[in-house]
Amino acid sequence: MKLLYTLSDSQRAALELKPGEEPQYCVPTDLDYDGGKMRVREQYADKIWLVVTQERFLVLEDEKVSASFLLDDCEKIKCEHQVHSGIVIVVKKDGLSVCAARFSMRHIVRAAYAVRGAQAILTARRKGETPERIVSLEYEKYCEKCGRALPGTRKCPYCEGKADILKKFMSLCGEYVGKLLVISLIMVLITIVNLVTPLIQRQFIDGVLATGNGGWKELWIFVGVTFSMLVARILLEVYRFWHCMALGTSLSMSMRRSLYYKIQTLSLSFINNRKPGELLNRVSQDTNQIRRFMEEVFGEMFSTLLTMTVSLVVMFMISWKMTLFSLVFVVVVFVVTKAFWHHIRSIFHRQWLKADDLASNLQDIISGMRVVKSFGKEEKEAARFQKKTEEFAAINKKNEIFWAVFFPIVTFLMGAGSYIAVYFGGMDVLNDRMTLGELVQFITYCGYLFGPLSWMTHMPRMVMQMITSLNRIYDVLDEEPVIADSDDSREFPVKGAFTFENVSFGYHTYEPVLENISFQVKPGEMIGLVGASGTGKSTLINLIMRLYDVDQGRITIDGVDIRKVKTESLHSQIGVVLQETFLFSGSILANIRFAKQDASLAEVIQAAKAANAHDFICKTPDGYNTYVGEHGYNLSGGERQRIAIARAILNNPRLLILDEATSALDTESEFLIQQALDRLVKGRTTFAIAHRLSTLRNADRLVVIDRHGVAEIGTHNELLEKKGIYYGLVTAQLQMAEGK
Ligand SMILES: Nc1ncnc2c1ncn2[C@@H]1O[C@H](COP(=O)(O)OP(=O)(O)OP(=O)(O)O)[C@@H](O)[C@H]1O
Repeated sequence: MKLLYTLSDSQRAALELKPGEEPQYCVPTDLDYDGGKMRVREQYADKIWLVVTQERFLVLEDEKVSASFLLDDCEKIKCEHQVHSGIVIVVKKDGLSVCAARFSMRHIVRAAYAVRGAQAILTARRKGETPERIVSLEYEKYCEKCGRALPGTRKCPYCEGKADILKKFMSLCGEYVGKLLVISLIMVLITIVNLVTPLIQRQFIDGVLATGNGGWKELWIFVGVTFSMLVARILLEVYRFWHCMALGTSLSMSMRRSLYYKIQTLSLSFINNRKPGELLNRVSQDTNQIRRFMEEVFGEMFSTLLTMTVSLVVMFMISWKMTLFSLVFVVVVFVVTKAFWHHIRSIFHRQWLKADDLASNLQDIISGMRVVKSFGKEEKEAARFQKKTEEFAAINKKNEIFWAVFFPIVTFLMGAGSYIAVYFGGMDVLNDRMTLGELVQFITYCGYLFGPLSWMTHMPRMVMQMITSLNRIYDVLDEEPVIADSDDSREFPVKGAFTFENVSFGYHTYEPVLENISFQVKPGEMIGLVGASGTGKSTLINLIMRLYDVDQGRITIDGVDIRKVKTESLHSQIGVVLQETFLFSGSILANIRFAKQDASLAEVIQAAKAANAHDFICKTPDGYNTYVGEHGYNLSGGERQRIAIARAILNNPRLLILDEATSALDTESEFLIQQALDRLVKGRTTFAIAHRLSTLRNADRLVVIDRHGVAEIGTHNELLEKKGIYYGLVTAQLQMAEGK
């Protein structure tokens, strides 16, 4: 995302920059603060700019500075999220807070980055250091060229889309050069057979029928040759279809594989920002669309184009006048099709969006069937689905009606010209300016030209469907994972010493969840994370697992920045047990082995015993081969949780993360799990979250998170003595327990 826009000379003049002072961040916004009321600037003209220089934070309206703050006079500059808008607040050293700018949600992310830049300069000036350069990897929301909202892609499909996408597709096809050459050869043969037939007809009519120079023998030869050519053409077409089908299947399979692999490597933030059905559709439906295109259109398209081109040339050679007559309406058809091109494109895009929505809804409901049933909402959900199906059907119907009207009109216009040509051709034959054989040959070539032309009117539709699918596929394939290994990333066996240095993070730039978190963890230490709901405990764990990267500061592991540790190496050394246990449909054995595919049965049993799961597994009908059902629903919550613990420790990880691992369990399950966990945390650096504070009694230290930061840190007894937040939480839980 661009954070330094260029101002015009007059705007720069208005800033009254001192020598050496330059805008470091300069971003557009769209609302101004006018006597307490927001006023939308004319047509969101982006006439207000937030400018951050090495010394000042300025708001530039039109060509006037409406607010200017010396960074050295400011305590803090922050961006806040309000209902449907955002604001910049400048907290001055004298304690006064000023609302410096307002903007709509369209600009909030960019403004938040600029403000972060201002804050970085402010802090660095205070410490006499060089300020950290703030960059944004986030997507632009709007196309700079056309102003359209970008559909979650880096490139605008309208401004940069088609040629680029087709080029990529061609390079993918390049892998199948052999198949393409065979298809091209067959296409040329089909074209030759097609084009030679009318020539033979002409020879027969003019040389045999019209002159009477021949008899049964010539007739038999003519029928024999033309019939053989028909058979040859059919065989060639079957062969071509077979090759096109093989090419389509290989291409779609390769795309499906790449998509699936890419989705696995993409960051959680990308996956979370998309509906699951949307990604599912891209892997299944869009790749299928490519297969269908290659099978049904690709081969046909090129041999047809070749036949049409050669037919046109021969028609011109027979009679250029008749050819021009026959082409009169084709021009009209091209103009009409071109005029509708954008409409065709947009209606298909809408159809796809609705299909995504439908698939997502279906997936949501089927995976959440237990909730739907337990709330008795089957009918309501069925009605909701019905509504979405109807919406999809309505768009589908609209598209089909469009084609049902468009196609016959185009076909009619295409054919109309050939009747004029036949009329004038007939006149030429009657006046001996043309032979009958030539007219028949011309009419046959006319058929070759106009017959496929009406099929070709379907082409925009088919090509558009393919381009839309390709766009959606490459949208995922071109995505760069935000969390990726750099060239200097390395793998090493971790000991488990963690340092959090001024760590700040927010899922949105304008909404910090954690701010300036600093603490250290020794190898093998068990840290209990405590705090009210929504304070950011799970977020801290997400950062430790590097599912997200910190916005500011750093987390080190054994002194190495976590961003410099190979993600695969890091994840293979972390065992995770989450509150929401996710088991894959399959056997208990496969689920435990998920952490280490090559684990022996003995290792699996050892892990299951350590997780107090072995006994219950042995009582199931098929032991370790028992099928756990969809999401493991054939097992109880406690059983699922114990399998998850066995899975987490199978790899003997150095780090253990327990996010509410014992919540929502009955006393016996909780006891069994707690017993297993107490055994497992020994010697491993452990981060554990639990709302039931008694479960953290074995933690070496507790970190209390409140108001985006670390509020208290210490052992259970130390924190009780302090009588702070932790003390409050413990006494509240005791009172609740006694109240029961
Ligand atoms: N993927 C996400 N996208 C945007 N915001 C999120 C996301 N996940 C969490 N948040 C927000 O971040 C804040 C902290 O959430 P987090 O889950 O870390 O809290 P928590 O302390 O673990 O809460 P709890 O104890 O209830 O599990 C919450 O305000 C939440 O709404």
